Amino acid sequence: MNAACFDLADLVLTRAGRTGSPAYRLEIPRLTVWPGARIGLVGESGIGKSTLLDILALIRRPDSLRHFQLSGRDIAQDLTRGRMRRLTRMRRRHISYILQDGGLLPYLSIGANARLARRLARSDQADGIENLAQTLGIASLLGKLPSALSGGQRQRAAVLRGLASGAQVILADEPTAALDSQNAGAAMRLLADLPRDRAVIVSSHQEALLTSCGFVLWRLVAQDRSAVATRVTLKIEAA
Ligand SMILES: Nc1ncnc2c1ncn2[C@@H]1O[C@H](COP(=O)(O)OP(=O)(O)OP(=O)(O)O)[C@@H](O)[C@H]1O
Repeated sequence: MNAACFDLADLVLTRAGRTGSPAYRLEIPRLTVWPGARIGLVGESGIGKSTLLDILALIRRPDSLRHFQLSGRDIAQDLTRGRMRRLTRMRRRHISYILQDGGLLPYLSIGANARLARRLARSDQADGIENLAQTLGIASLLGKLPSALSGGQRQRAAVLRGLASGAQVILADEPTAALDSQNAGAAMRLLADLPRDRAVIVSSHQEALLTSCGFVLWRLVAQDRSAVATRVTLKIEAA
């Protein structure tokens, strides 16, 4: 059997409270993501969806953890010791992170952004960039710079670039937030229909869309909330 894409245990991330806002503590006792998983990360605004995606993308270091495996590799020590070069290499090889604001290189066209992502990942993924762009409704925009696109078009371009890399793990932070319902449906179905050897974790407030596309909901919830601190954990809902 293939290794889990993610397998982690007893992870804690804290943030000190600022004036007027409580301290924040995210506790993940156990989290395992298998190839083929379709996970919708949900929860109220500010609960920590982006924070958890950043942790899984190896961008944000937790305060403590007992165990962290990415695609069968134990990277707990790399994380606790902040070995950024090794973590960057692991991220490039295994993970594609579709950011809320697009994160596209402003001086490259949409098509060139996608081709660069594919080259950097050394991907031999069969699905062409043009086919993906067609499904996302942005095929005619491949020659344009990100600055010439609307917010929703940029968001679809970010999805295109994320998928072009062919990474085994796709993380996407609210990839359909700026889209009308038709384009949101097309983008979410594209993510859901990726080959079954890929794992997809998408944060979103559009729970009905997630479930209609076959995503299992993982909900971040506050276990304790007071004026000084909020303690958050993850609840996995039945499929
Ligand atoms: N860079 C930061 N510095 C300090 N606090 C932060 C930072 N980023 C997020 N937070 C806080 O951490 C908590 C989790 O934020 P996060 O952005 O992960 O939530 P979210 O569930 O993704 O929210 P939304 O649905 O609004 O995008 C919030 O209390 C937020 O205010």
